[in-house]
Amino acid sequence: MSTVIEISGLRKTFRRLRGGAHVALDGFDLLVESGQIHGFLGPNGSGKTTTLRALLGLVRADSGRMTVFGEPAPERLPQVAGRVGAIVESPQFFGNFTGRRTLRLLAVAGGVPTSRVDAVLEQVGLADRADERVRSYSLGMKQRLAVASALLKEPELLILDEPANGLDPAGIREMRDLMRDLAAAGVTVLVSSHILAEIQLICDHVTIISRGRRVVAGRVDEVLAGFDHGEYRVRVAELDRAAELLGAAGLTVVGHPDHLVVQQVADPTAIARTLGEQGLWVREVTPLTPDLESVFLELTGTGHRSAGTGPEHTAPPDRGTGRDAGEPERVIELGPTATGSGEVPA
Ligand SMILES: Nc1ncnc2c1ncn2[C@@H]1O[C@H](COP(=O)(O)OP(=O)(O)OP(=O)(O)O)[C@@H](O)[C@H]1O
Repeated sequence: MSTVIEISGLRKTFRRLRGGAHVALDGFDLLVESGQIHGFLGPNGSGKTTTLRALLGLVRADSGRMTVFGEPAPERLPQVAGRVGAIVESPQFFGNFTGRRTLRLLAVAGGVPTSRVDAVLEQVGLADRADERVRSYSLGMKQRLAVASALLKEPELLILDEPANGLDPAGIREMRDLMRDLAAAGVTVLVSSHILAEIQLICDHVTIISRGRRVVAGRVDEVLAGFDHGEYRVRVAELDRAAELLGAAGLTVVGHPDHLVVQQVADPTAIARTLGEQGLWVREVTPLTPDLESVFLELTGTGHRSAGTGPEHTAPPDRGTGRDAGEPERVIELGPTATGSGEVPA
């Protein structure tokens, strides 16, 4: 595995005509390694597009270090441009041209053999609609045409900014399948999105940004495991009595109208045993495993628990820069909404 994109300490302040300076990126870090489908996740306005634009030289960063395939970006990006496909600003296509003609023109302009056109049309699933005018395409088809244009030069790295934006569920599914196919073909994909479920389904790695700072990064399964608080939903008759018994057994219980949530449970059989011994028969004990949405809400400060206050967060020994090569990243940097910072437990 090798480093494909590395960003450290990226800062960007926009000067606004009214209202002074606005810090869009506040020391942001990102590491993408080869073979990853890396989700770049953050709420609206958190700095995703600004990061990608800075990386590609479309906006000048104030400070920070960026490399793409080891080359300083954006200064030496031309050296690796042939290996990178990016769709950061929605490309505008001529509605009167067919998809095939559009790609042929782009291939010629980019010095790519036009024989690639059929291959990319096939790859994005547009082959049977290639001779129709672009104006008749759905939004999802236009997005796929955009991806096709980025694939013409057979990039090793594909950067997509919000590819699922505005797509209906079928379009999102098509885009997801396409990204999976690309990854299976060995393309490293960096995809920004604010659609959490999509990122969880598509990506193997994730970086979450909030207010211009990285708040968590790592393998999706490890990030989720780090936020597993050992919570179980318990359904049983006589909720009050059950809560009392579980509390007396040393468990932390939160009551809800029709169920209990038992927290920090090491051994879930203890729940059924404790209640069963007193004649209370449990109807359901379900682990409340976190999804990316709950992690996201927790880290961006809109969830039920503030990041940094839970027992899983301890003082950070570093900020994620001193890890061994190849070791999955597990360092959390808490955003401005949080009160501290720490590491996700393994
Ligand atoms: N050219 C600009 N001038 C002034 N402010 C800007 C400019 N571009 C971005 N910003 C501000 O920088 C912040 C980050 O914007 P950015 O577009 O990077 O966020 P984002 O995470 O991509 O959001 P979204 O998901 O809505 O696209 C926002 O507050 C935005 O208003």
